[in-house]
Amino acid sequence: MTDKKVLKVKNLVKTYKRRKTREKFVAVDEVSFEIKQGEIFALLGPNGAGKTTTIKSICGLLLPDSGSIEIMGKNLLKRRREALKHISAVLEGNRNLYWRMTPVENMIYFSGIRGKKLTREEALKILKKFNLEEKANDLVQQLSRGMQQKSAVAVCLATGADILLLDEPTLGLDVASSIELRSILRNITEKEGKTILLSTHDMNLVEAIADRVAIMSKGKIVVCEEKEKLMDMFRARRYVLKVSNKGKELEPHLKEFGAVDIKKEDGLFEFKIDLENPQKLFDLMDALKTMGTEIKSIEQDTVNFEKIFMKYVEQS
Ligand SMILES: Nc1ncnc2c1ncn2[C@@H]1O[C@H](COP(=O)(O)OP(=O)(O)OP(=O)(O)O)[C@@H](O)[C@H]1O
Repeated sequence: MTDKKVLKVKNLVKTYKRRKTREKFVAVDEVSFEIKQGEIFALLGPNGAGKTTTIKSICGLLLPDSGSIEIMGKNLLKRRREALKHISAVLEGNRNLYWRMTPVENMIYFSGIRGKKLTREEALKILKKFNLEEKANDLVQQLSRGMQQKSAVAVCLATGADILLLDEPTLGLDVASSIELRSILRNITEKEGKTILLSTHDMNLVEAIADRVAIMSKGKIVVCEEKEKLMDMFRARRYVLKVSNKGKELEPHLKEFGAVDIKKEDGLFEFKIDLENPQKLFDLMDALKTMGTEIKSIEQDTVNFEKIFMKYVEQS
């Protein structure tokens, strides 16, 4: 990864009109972010958060109401052709392919309309990275879904674009295909310096390959941070405690301290608690001691990205 910013989105706003009432509503609300060369940037959010609208604006399919988009230093609104040359998108999995053509023909065709003359040998070399060389001469419609999705990403690469916009690239893939695609995506950023803007609901994919994450909710970005930092932050503050209750009614007290997932078994209480500041942990321990409760163990909770995502979306 380098420090060079290849994509800058600033104060992007897009409104739509509701179909029945014709009333306006803001789908993307002052969204700003920048992506570095070689980075995998994940744009996340619940259904209707505004991710696709943002991505479609970046690939020139939608005209924003206001804000600016700069691709490799070129303003999309002022230098559209030059800016879009650097971007290739796979929207909704595999729709950027002609189904009655082979993967190689698709690669040659889509490169050609961008003014790049791709040879068959070059196309085959790219397909090899995707373990698809044996399918080079099959029609796309005869390929499995996973193969079609890999072909769609191969087409993006073939066009020579620097930035790939991938909307749900693992949708409908089995575990093995999904893991294979993950390592391909990691490789093309690390070895070829490509940059990826990823929109997905697949939290395993985010956890496995994203460098940075932005979570959108109701048109706004609610957090934009390095993935590892987010994971560390949550890892550090969530604890699992086991205490013995000696017959006392503990649950209401635990809830007062924000305990969740309270389980009771054989006179032992197990619960999780989110302790944003350490003082809260000491206060809880004092309270438990006063109640004559014995603390059996305190462990940091394991963290996965799904929990982090839910926390930010619920907060917003
Ligand atoms: N062409 C359109 N006309 C009117 N409203 C639209 C249009 N496209 C999207 N919207 C609305 O804009 C909001 C944002 O939609 P968008 O497709 O960007 O969300 P998303 O985050 O990609 O959701 P999902 O995860 O479901 O794909 C939603 O409320 C959606 O109904």
